[in-house]
Amino acid sequence: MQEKSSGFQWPAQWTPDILATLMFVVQKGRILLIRKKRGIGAGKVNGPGGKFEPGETALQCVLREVREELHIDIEDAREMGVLNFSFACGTIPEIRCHVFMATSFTGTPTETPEAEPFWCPVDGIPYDLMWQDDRFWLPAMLDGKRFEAFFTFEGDRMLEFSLKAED
Ligand SMILES: Nc1[nH]c(=O)nc2c1ncn2[C@H]1C[C@H](O)[C@@H](COP(=O)(O)OP(=O)(O)OP(=O)(O)O)O1
Repeated sequence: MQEKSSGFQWPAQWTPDILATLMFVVQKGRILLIRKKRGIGAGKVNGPGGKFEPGETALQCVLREVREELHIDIEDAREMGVLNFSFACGTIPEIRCHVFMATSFTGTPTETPEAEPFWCPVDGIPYDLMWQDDRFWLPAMLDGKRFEAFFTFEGDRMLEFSLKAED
């Protein structure tokens, strides 16, 4: 396990307000991303995903969110890591996000009121258009490493990070 941090102590006592998911489909050297059209992080590039509904598991949530946002059905979702986000401003809830990868799906990625999908080369991911934490963990995940991380934000500016990833 590799550990990196900004000197920040992983908080022992922290409970999220909401549970959420993200999905990254990788196929033939390309990754399926979205421009998020509404909700937390509207305007940013991210994977599809969203909040748990009552009684859902992380897997059920991510499959439903991807179906709702892009009209595709993922066939081989696997959970790769967990992201914990604490927002200093108090207007965005504390979020725990389960991150999945997949390589196979049915249907055609389709724009919806929530998301505009696009394919991007895995070596050309537009980190400047994404949440600032993504460049810390997404490359490790794309190398097949499982991870857990904690990030603090003020608005959409990242303040501190602590990342544990497989060697
Ligand atoms: N710092 C961050 N880095 C990141 O990569 N994704 C983040 C993030 N902060 C939030 N997210 C993502 C995780 C999750 O998929 C999403 C949660 O935002 P929302 O609550 O707006 O979701 P949705 O718009 O899908 O809501 P619902 O459809 O109502 O569930 O935002």
